[in-house]
Amino acid sequence: MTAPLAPLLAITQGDPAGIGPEIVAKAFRDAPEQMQGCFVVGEVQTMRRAAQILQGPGRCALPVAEIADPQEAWQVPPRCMPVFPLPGLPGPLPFGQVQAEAGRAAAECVRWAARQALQGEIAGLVTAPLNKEALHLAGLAFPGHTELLQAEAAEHAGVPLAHMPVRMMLANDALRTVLVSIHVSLRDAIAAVTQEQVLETIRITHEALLRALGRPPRIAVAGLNPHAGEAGLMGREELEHIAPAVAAAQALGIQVIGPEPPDTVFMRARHSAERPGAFDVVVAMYHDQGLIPVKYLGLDEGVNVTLGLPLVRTSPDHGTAFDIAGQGLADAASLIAAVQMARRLAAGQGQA
Ligand SMILES: NC(=O)C1=CN([C@@H]2O[C@H](COP(=O)(O)OP(=O)(O)OC[C@H]3O[C@@H](n4cnc5c(N)ncnc54)[C@H](O)[C@@H]3O)[C@@H](O)[C@H]2O)C=CC1
Ligand SMILES: NCC(=O)COP(=O)(O)O
Repeated sequence: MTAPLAPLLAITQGDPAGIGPEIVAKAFRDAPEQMQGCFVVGEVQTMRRAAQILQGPGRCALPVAEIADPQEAWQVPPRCMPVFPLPGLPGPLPFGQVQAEAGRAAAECVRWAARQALQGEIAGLVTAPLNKEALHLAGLAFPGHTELLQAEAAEHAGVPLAHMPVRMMLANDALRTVLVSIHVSLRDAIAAVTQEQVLETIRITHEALLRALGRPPRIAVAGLNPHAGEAGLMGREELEHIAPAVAAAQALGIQVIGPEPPDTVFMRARHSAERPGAFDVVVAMYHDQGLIPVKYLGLDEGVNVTLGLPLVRTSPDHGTAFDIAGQGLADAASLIAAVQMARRLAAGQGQA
């Protein structure tokens, strides 16, 4: 066997009822260079169905190669999809339906890939989207990949969950945001805005981007309330929790300011060719505060990165899109961007 060009990345198939398998197949068909050294972990017939969906007038079939060992991915030619089959996964399931079996299949692929990455067998994983309701129906106690991966990493390290703090970052070329809390209700998210949680988020953000950018990142912290509370007139979380967390981070030498008014901080951070962003990243107080600005710029290039894990994990910024699953319409650009970012992170070349 010839020497590998770059470390192997596992691509998990995602929920088989959603667009995951077809965007993975599309990426292998349309971005063969970027997909070199990647293999799919999933179920072969599900991935064959995804490849067939892409076939059409003027479109060649995408061959699928079943591999018995991930290393065989290096021998698979471009525009051919290597699939490492996990035993016990269900075959093709109906599209567009929330199903426990689909949730179980998606989760098993993620678990397997996480364990491979934690054992150093692969360089990282790129996860195709799973449906959180299906995951729940399958009896998994995790709302999403992030929490499942946190649990796997904590178990591998032999530490309690609290000692494996992780955060979600969403990034595109214009904007990066990192969230204080992730998959919780808005009520619980507000309760999670404590000095400790905000400081932990700033710390994780600083460490991850210091590694990725090769310099200390410029961090802005958003407020929670309108106008960052306007000196306590519209809420006191800024005075009681966020500002003390920012001061504590500054005392640690971290380049951070805030709390900044949330309605303008993302605009100020947004980077373009004409106007460089004022910050490298914005720490957002909850899921939608941070994700809407990035997704609003377009689902095609956003990447979800889990920070704080002892492994590389990226994902497209969108979900299972049951409304278009099985039609070959889904755009694979975000998945391809996630593969490129995972590759850079795994190689230690920065630019998250
Ligand atoms: N990383 C992951 O596993 C993620 C999973 N989800 C889950 O996915 C499920 C569905 O979530 P939704 O909120 O409906 O968001 P969604 O991202 O699946 O869909 C939102 C809209 O964007 C469109 N869309 C999404 N991806 C697209 C693509 N690649 N090409 C073209 N159009 C695309 C859909 O057709 C839909 O109109 C939920 O269970 C959610 O929790 C959501 C985000 C990320
Ligand atoms: N909105 C992003 C999202 O829900 C992805 O969650 P995860 O599966 O990456 O934890």
